[in-house]
Amino acid sequence: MDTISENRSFGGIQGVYRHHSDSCGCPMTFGLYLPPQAATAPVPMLWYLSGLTCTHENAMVKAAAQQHAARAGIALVFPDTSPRGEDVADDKDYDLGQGAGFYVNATQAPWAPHFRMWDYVAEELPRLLDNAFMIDPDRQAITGHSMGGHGALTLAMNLPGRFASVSAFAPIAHPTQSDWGRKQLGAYLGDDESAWAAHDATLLMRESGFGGPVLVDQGNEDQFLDLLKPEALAEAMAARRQPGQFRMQKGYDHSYFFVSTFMGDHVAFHADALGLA
Ligand SMILES: N[C@@H](CCC(=O)N[C@@H](CSC=O)C(=O)NCC(=O)O)C(=O)O
Repeated sequence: MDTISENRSFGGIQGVYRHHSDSCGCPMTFGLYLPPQAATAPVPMLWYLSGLTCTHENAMVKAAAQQHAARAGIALVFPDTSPRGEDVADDKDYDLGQGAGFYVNATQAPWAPHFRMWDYVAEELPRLLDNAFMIDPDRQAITGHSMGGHGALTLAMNLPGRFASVSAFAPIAHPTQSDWGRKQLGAYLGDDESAWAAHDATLLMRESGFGGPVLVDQGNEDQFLDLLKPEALAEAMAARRQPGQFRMQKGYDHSYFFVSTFMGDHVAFHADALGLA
């Protein structure tokens, strides 16, 4: 693993690292914020999964999460959103291919050789972090924005016991019924829609829900509301009586100004679930 950069931030270290990924078959870059508390003992970890067009960097520099993580004593992990490189398949559209991995293991050509973001985030990167950093693998939580909110919710509900809590900012909430979902799940997983269900937060919420608390924030001025379909997830949470909160935030759009506004609430929510508050 190569260190790309390390900068002091709120008493901790914001690092950027690159390593060869066996899952994705290419070099992958991630950001990791270690709070001051990691200097003396392993700390719990909050995953932040990013949205379409993002690299590891967008949230790292725009979500304003480090100050809250430093206060709580929690590490932040910022994975990339897809495999990348000249040998990696891509598409002319921003919402497919590089920058749009959708947190699935692709089974279809030309994506299958590299687009294995599920394995990367669920298996490979946690192992690497556990081996290389002062992280407590038994205390993890997960959040994300838009496509990353979809990733956070689907990972959390598919891996019971892994995450103490899950939250999401404007998640792609019902991808099997949205143009942000049908196109990508079809391309990566094929035409058999039964393979898509495990990657739809609304269907998973209806089917099983999540064993810990859930927090979802959504701006009511979000320019992508029709693609995100927040009402489907909110209805599924209510029908299941899922412990948690779905908050419709007046006047907020889809941008990182929205994410950074509520980041403190989300870190505090996860800190509480992780026993830090
Ligand atoms: N280019 C596209 C939209 C791109 C966009 O808004 N991406 C969001 C995530 S959308 C869902 O996953 C994002 O996080 N962008 C990065 C940022 O730093 O803001 C378009 O113009 O329609």
